[in-house]
Amino acid sequence: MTLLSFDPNRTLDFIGVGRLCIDLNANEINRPMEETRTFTKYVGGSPANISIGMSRLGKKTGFIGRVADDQMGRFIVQYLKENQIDTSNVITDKSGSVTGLAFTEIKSPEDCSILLYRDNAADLKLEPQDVREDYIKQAKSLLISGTALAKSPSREAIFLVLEYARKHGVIVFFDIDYRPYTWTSQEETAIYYNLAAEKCDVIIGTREEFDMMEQFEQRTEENDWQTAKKWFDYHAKIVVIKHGKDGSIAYTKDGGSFEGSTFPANVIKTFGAGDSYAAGLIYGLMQGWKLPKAMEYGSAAAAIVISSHSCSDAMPTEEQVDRFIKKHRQSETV
Ligand SMILES: Nc1ncnc2c1ncn2[C@@H]1O[C@H](COP(=O)(O)OP(=O)(O)OP(=O)(O)O)[C@@H](O)[C@H]1O
Ligand SMILES: O=C(O)C[C@@H](O)[C@H](O)C(=O)CO
Repeated sequence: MTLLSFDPNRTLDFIGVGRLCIDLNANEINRPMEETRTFTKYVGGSPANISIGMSRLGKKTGFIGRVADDQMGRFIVQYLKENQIDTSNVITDKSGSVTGLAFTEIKSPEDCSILLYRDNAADLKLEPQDVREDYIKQAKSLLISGTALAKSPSREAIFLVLEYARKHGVIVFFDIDYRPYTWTSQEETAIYYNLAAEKCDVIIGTREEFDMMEQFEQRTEENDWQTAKKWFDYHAKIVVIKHGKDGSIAYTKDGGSFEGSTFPANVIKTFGAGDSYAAGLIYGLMQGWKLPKAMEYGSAAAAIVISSHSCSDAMPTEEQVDRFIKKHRQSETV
């Protein structure tokens, strides 16, 4: 049974929607940010990272979003272009908004945190009028991330994206991407996440993110299968629950379940794992691979990115992922 049918006649493989921001990753690592003096600037924002990952993996990629009318906004657009991402639907916001900043603290490889400066962020100024039906219907798939639901008008724009995607048979990937700092209440968050998830084909999140979505449900136990099967009553075909270094598990509407393992990594920082995993997984599914192989690709991409200082810059090519997996297999046979 083919779970996901990607229309081969579409001109775009993938469209990312939402947050385009800047990562400022501490250069002096393995210490608190209070002791950090310098940072390296990268393009960031979970949907941006995933889109860059998809493009690096050879997929024809577009983006729908807003950037600030400043040097950071121009830096982001230029970087997307350099990575062969169509920016015809990336709008420069003229309302005086600013670029969201993500300062990353790397206290240790396992103890990392992100300080987000997101007041008046341009990405949340995305409006329904920015969402073009004729653009969306060109795509085989698209990705929304939950943070774009945090505020109006971005919230309404996302629901219009979902309406057009459903109308034109565009496969929708929903990366939950829960960032508490962007929301006013957990209740509001759960309501909007659930409303969006009902319209999506593939839902990807961590155990904690799904727990947030399920806060109104009287669950006797934390159960990945219980989490997944709820969404098969809606539009979902695949639900993926990520468990950090313990790997991931995927459930399918036709009753399948698949555990994803991890690759050994020389971890510099843990963040970026989710975005690179999503890029590798989505790429694999678009290649027509079975879930275990697609999950393996995602895990390999994640291991590569968490072994690097950046997220977007480190998103691997097909050749890099293939070489990484081959090298790991050879080391296993020695
Ligand atoms: N320490 C690790 N070593 C190897 N692989 C890892 C490690 N941490 C995460 N991964 C891989 O990345 C995938 C996603 O990681 P995780 O569950 O942390 O998602 P996330 O919380 O969304 O990530 P992020 O920290 O980027 O927000 C995991 O399922 C696993 O395959
Ligand atoms: O998504 C964000 O706002 C933060 C990202 O830019 C950062 O690269 C990260 O946390 C990736 O997981």
